[in-house]
Order: sequence, then C-alpha cells, then structure tokens
Amino acid sequence: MTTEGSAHVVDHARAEAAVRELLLAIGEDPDRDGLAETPARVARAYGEFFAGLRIDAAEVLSKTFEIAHEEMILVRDIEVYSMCEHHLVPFHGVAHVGYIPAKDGRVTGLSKLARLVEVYARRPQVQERLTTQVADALVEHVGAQGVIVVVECEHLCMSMRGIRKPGSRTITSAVRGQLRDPATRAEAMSLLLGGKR
Ligand SMILES: Nc1nc2c(ncn2[C@@H]2O[C@H](COP(=O)(O)OP(=O)(O)OP(=O)(O)O)[C@@H](O)[C@H]2O)c(=O)[nH]1
Ligand SMILES: [Zn+2]
Repeated sequence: MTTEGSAHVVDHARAEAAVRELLLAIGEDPDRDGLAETPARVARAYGEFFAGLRIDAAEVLSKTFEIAHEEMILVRDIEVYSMCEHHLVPFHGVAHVGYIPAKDGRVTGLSKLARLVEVYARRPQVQERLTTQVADALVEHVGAQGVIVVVECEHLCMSMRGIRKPGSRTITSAVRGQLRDPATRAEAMSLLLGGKR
C-alpha cells in the first residue's frame, strides 16, 4: 500500500480542531476518555486516506524497462479503498488495469499499476474520475498504445446512509487507444473476467 510519508499530508493541528468541532456538533463530549485522542487519530488516518494528493503519477511511472512485449498486460483485482468526495465516506472494491505497451516495447513494473491506482484512490474522489485518471496516466506517462481500466466498487454512502442499498456495486470503465477496437477490447474483457464468471 502506498502510504509512505502519509503522516505529512494533512495539517494535523487544523484537522484535529475540525474533528473536535464535529464531535461537539454531534453532541458528543470530545474530552471524555474514549474520545480524547480521537482528533489526533483521525488526523493521522486522513493522512493515509488522502496520501495520493501528494504523490505524482509521473514519478510512480517514471521507471520503465525493455522487455519487447507488445501484447496486452493486465493486472486484475487490485484492491481499491477510496473516499467519496460528496460524503467523505469510503467506497471500496477492485480495479482491473490493462495496457498495450508503447511501440518501443518498454513496460512499467506490475506493482506500479497498483501504485497508480493508489495515487488516484487516496484522494477525495468519484469513481468515474478515478477510472479515467488511471487510464490517462498510462497513456501520458508510459506511452501505452491502448489502455483498459475497469473499477467495481461498493459506495458506503449508498449502503450505510441515504438510499441504504448495501451490496449494490458500481462498475465504471475507461478505454483508450487500441483498446477501443472491438476485437482487442473483447480479448481484454475475456482476460479480465476469466475464471470469475
Ligand atoms: N457519479 C457518481 N456519483 C457518486 C459517487 N459517489 C457518490 N455519488 C453520488 O453523489 C450524489 C450526491 O447527490 P446529492 O443529492 O447532492 O447528495 P445526497 O442528498 O446526500 O444524495 P443521496 O445519496 O441520494 O441521499 C449521490 O447520488 C451519490 O450516490 C461517484 O463516485 N460517482
Ligand atoms: Zn458519497
């Protein structure tokens, strides 16, 4: 998980004051034993939740290497934890990221695909933007000739509040370049769903 340096991503004093205010707003006593350290804990947790705001996708994808592979590379079932920007509650699920390398056959490390998902998930987000940002970063920084990103998440803002429909899952996809071609896209989808359905 990409949480390195996360302790520094929020203004702790400000976050702690805000959490204390929230506790007062809901009618709690922020000084009672169990809550006394909560503002500090929440500030640290927010440092992790939003660590992606301070990580540059270009840097994550800066190292590539030559393996002369010109076919699709797909990493499936990358766990996603993000925060809905409307309600600041989590949405979570999986991302599948596939790409066709640049013409020069240079690829990025497999773990970097998961790190890339983290960069954009660990921000106030909507699922559509997360999906397109991951796709666009692979085109921009790796020179991918084609990209497919599929994200499938449950939004707690739809489960534990509001419409209260636990178990509903939202699926978003983004395709770029050669993956727009129906045959290539069909191959990607079969790899993506392979062994699952
Ligand atoms: N498109 C999209 N919508 C999202 C995402 N996360 C949450 N939402 C939706 O954002 C909308 C915000 O709607 P509002 O009417 O402004 O807020 P609300 O009154 O809290 O809405 P309800 O959730 O319907 O109670 C809701 O319909 C949420 O389901 C997301 O990732 N993508
Ligand atoms: Zn929400």
